Amino acid sequence: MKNLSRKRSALASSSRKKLKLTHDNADSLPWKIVSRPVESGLDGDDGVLELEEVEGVEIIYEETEQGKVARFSTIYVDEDMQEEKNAKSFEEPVIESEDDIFLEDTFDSEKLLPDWHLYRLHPQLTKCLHHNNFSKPTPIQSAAIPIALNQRDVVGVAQTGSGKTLAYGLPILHKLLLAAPRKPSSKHRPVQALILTPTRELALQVSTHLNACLNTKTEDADKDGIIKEKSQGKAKGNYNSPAKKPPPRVSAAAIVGGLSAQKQKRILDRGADVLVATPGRLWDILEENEMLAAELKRLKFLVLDEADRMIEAGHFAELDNILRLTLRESEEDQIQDDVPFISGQHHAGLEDDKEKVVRDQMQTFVFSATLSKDLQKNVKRRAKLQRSRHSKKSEKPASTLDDLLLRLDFRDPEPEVIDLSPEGGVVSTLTEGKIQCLSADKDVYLYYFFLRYPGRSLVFLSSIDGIRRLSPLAELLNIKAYPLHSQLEQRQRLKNLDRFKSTPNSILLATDIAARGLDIPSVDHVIHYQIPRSADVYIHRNGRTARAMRKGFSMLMCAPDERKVVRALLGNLRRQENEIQEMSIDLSMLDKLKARVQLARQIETTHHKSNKAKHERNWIKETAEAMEIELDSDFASDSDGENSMKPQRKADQAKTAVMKAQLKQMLAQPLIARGISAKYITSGSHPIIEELISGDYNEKMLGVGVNDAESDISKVKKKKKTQATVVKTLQKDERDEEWTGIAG
Ligand SMILES: Nc1ncnc2c1ncn2[C@@H]1O[C@H](COP(=O)(O)OP(=O)(O)OP(=O)(O)O)[C@@H](O)[C@H]1O
Repeated sequence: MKNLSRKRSALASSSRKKLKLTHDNADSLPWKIVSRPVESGLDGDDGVLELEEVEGVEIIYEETEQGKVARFSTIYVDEDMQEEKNAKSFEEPVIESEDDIFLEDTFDSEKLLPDWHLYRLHPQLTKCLHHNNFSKPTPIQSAAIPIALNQRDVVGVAQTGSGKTLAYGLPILHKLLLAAPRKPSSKHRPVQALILTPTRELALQVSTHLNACLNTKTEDADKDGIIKEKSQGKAKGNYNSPAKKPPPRVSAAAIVGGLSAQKQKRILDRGADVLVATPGRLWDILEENEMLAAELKRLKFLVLDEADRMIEAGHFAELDNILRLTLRESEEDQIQDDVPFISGQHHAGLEDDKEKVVRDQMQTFVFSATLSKDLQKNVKRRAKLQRSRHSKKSEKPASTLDDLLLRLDFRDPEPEVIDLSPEGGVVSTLTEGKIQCLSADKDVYLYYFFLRYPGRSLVFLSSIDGIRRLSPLAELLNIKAYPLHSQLEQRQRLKNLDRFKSTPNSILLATDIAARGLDIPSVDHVIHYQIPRSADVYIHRNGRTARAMRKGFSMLMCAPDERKVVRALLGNLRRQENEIQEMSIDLSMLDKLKARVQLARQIETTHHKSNKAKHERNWIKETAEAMEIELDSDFASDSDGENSMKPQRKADQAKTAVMKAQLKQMLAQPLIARGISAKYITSGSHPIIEELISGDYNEKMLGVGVNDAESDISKVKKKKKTQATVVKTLQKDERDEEWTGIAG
């Protein structure tokens, strides 16, 4: 019954998001044929002809008199209806009222935000900053914003979670807002700023972040007493009629893979002042959309967010093609002469475009937490390199990223390079720890960590297979774990991300698609279940916690054969392996957990084996039918293989049921630390009566205390810190404190 009510509440919140629910049986669900995933081992001569999947389905277990019954709820997101509404509201003519002007004019940024005032940002932006309690610019914002406002190009490197999005976003929005008409029209908007990001999630996040800065009127009105009074009257009548929402002065939208075709079309028809996109999808569109290609030739701002990742993501060709649209003519000729065009690519429909537009005004911003020092120097030497390409044709750029930067047509003869990356890549509010254990024991240690240090944990694995193995295991152990990887449908990816964001005690099991840029509030721990493949990935993964001066913890799980890689990885960051402290583990507790994990694994293996046998049998039948082959009479007469497989399946099911009951019993047993007496809570070597009375205890593990992982490690770390490092840290902390105010 517990399960049912949990699902119900989830569905209730879904319905607020305009979801429709219908109950179905398994056969009537909207199954879709999908290609066979390579890493599942189903891509070769495995005999599987077709795989089907279904999405948007919640399974609800209902307790009935006959026992537990699974029911399926299909969720239809009524996106179209919603989109239609929004589109209409966008087209509604709006006459600016005095209230709008009042709202802008009354915001006293000098008084309310003295640290931002000197930039003289558009009031709409300062109101947003005020609303978000961003009382001071972060160091990268202080360094980049004045330069960007001054028409300069910027290459910015700063630690993860340090506010790079607004470092480039605010100058862009400021300039667009200043240039925007006071009475915005609902006509098509040409793209003026293009922001390219490596992943879909990051693109959506950046566009949401920028839109939040552009739509602050009502929120701000709520916060500021005087404004509230003035704007309330106007807002009242409009609350239930979103159709009257005026078009924004400046709009931002994201175009990423996985968007519904209608939504994409609507965004493109409507246009956006700021377009945030992943290179792959954008180039697909550009090949057919000449109008958009022409707009990109007149861009005012170009941003490469996480530039170094973009070239790794396998979209270099698309990225390069997009960048070509932003070149001035002379540059375009030069690069076409010098560098052979990426084979197989062509400018469909773009070559014919003879429009000669002088594009001297475009500003370029390149941001990341990890751009090598060499590369930064190369940006400075860029003009020289560019010239030398003519004289020494054989000279190749040092790296693909160098090559990428060479392909950028900075209008600024000397782009400003701002490097605020911390030494060794470690953010000052991050504590690192490690667990050295056998690969086979990582599941138990992970389980231990999760129970010992409850919170929101982002677990990174290097393979999708690993995620598929861990997900059911976590479910059996009553842990809320959500997968995130490239083979999930986009809608499922976002849904899982949302669930993780809204569930305080949960795990996101992710591949490195979640390593960059994602700004998930309150990730307490980042766990490297498998070693990252490079130092940069280590930095970016860690950067999902300890953001915006909050505390965070990262834990490296290191098997003996991974130590070499860890040493090399830290060596790249000019760090030693022993700088990362080992976590102390309560081994008696670990033994108890081992039994649970082993049982959960057995359940999963039996279940998997039984399912596999069924699938194999179905496959043989379907293949035979498709090839019009007659099967062995025993096999053929045994419809569905029920007869021959039934005893085995029944045996497996019985075995699974027994094991599940055992596991349930195990999970119901309290885990008690050594030296604690559960019977006599006031005695024993460590009486826990006081903890119980105060309510300050770990309910999953009695007697271990409630301290967090950071404080456990910090105790050891502090003792070992040398005088020199203390001085260094102090200086850095002082710098960081300059912009905080939200630490905690
Ligand atoms: N001036 C500010 N004061 C306080 N918080 C801020 C400020 N500017 C941005 N933030 C917040 O800091 C968080 C991190 O910002 P952002 O995502 O831009 O970081 P980032 O540097 O791009 O990180 P990453 O390198 O991981 O992509 C966000 O939640 C953002 O809202």
